[in-house]
Amino acid sequence: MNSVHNSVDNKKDIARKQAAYAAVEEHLLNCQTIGVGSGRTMVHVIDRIAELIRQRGWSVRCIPTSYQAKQLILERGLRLFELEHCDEELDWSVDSADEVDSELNLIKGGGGCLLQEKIVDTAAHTLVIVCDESKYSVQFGHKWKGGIPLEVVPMAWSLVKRRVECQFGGSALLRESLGKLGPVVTDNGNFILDWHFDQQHNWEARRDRDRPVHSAGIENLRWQYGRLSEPLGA
Ligand SMILES: O=C[C@H](O)[C@H](O)[C@H](O)COP(=O)(O)O
Repeated sequence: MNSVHNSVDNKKDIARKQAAYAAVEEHLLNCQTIGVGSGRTMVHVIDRIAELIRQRGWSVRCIPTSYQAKQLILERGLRLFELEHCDEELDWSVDSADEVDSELNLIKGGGGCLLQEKIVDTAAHTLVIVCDESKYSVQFGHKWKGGIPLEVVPMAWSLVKRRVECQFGGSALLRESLGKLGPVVTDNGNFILDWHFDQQHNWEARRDRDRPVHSAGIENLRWQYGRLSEPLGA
């Protein structure tokens, strides 16, 4: 049983790596400022960025979207840059997703990194999302079963939970930590609610009507979904 799981994981990782390498080779140029996303896929992305920069003697400024991204940038000897010191639009940002549906809607934040991703990714001219085939879904929420992650200020989590459940149905569950007792605490000191929505949700109607809805305490602004301009996958 374990060897079956290992071989599936291996195949997924090979697909992730192929997609990551293709994305970097297509978009990376000398003297760019780029956003660097978080997650397993990003390990391959950063590896390829580091290789190309070394081979070509390029200089590229990398703005992290999480503590993990920052560590990877430093470990691979890339040039770390901070968003607060950046006075122009980023050339592009590269990230992964937990699910991409047929209309290119994304679910992100499964790994607990979402607020900084959203800030950095939306500061870029182009957002390139790198996904292996296992992330593609015909209908929103059919592949990723973890719900839509919402980053919330700790004192507001039960308020936000009630509001989300009352207004939109489903259940918003406080994400528990596996490594310590209590909730997951994000890089920003916040909690995460995973909103398990009703599969019959009318997303088209919601998209416009609920866009301006902000609930006090939700830090990632809206549901953690956004539209892609270009899909890239293996
Ligand atoms: O919270 C994490 C980020 O949103 C990731 O981009 C997302 O979870 C996908 O990560 P992975 O490449 O590990 O599947």
